[in-house]
Amino acid sequence: MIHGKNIVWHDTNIKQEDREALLQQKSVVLWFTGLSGSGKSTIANAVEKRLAALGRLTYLLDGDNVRHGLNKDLGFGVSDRVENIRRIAEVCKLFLDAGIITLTAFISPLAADRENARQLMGDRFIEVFVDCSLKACESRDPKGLYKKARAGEIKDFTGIDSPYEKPVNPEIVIISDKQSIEDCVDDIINYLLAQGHFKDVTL
Ligand SMILES: Nc1ncnc2c1ncn2[C@@H]1O[C@H](COP(=O)(O)OS(=O)(=O)O)[C@@H](OP(=O)(O)O)[C@H]1O
Ligand SMILES: Nc1ncnc2c1ncn2[C@@H]1O[C@H](COP(=O)(O)OP(=O)(O)O)[C@@H](O)[C@H]1O
Repeated sequence: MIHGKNIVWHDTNIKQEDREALLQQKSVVLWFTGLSGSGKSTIANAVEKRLAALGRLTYLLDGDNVRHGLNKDLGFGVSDRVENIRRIAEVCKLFLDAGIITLTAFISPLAADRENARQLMGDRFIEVFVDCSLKACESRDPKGLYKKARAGEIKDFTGIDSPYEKPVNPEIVIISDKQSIEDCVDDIINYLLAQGHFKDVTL
């Protein structure tokens, strides 16, 4: 482990509030969490599309995509999942500083890791629990992974032989096996508007 004892923090001339003023938005992280197949990517994509239509600058960090690059050295054992979420949380912190409305779609199964992310980002962290029964996720099985996990072809699969700890006090709960995608998007956009993250220019 390399420690930063000879590393000195550099202040920048342009700060988060300057970037936010340029973009006319308050940066925030919408942290989606839920089982594989619960709808994190689908809903986050739909929210991002709606935000773009409202003229907001956004960026979506998606589990599968980040694991193709930044986190391609990580697997699905507990310590690798912890490191996965730690790195993502640090990336989110940079995106917050950049003034961007950031969406993340990671299973992030462990409550302690989500809590660490929250600590790093303070009141800019919005936990969105995409609640969906294992049964419904498994019947959706958009990538055929549950079938493989049940057949023993994938080990440590979340919900099968690896834990998912439900959020206790998330800011937003989406029940994706009961609500339509559009309903879920409305709930999230309304939350952001109510919190004053940007103004609805279409009103
Ligand atoms: N063992 C195992 N368990 C869970 N998921 C698996 C596994 N192996 C591969 N996949 C695929 O990887 C995606 C989850 O990656 P994440 O980075 O979101 O996982 S985690 O937050 O570190 O738990 C997950 O994406 P989503 O289905 O979008 O959630 C799967 O497509
Ligand atoms: N209300 C809903 N919200 C989100 N996804 C839904 C909903 N109803 C059905 N689905 C379907 O469920 C699947 C969810 O897959 P995905 O978004 O990849 O989940 P995750 O990112 O959590 O693994 C998609 O095929 C999507 O079309």
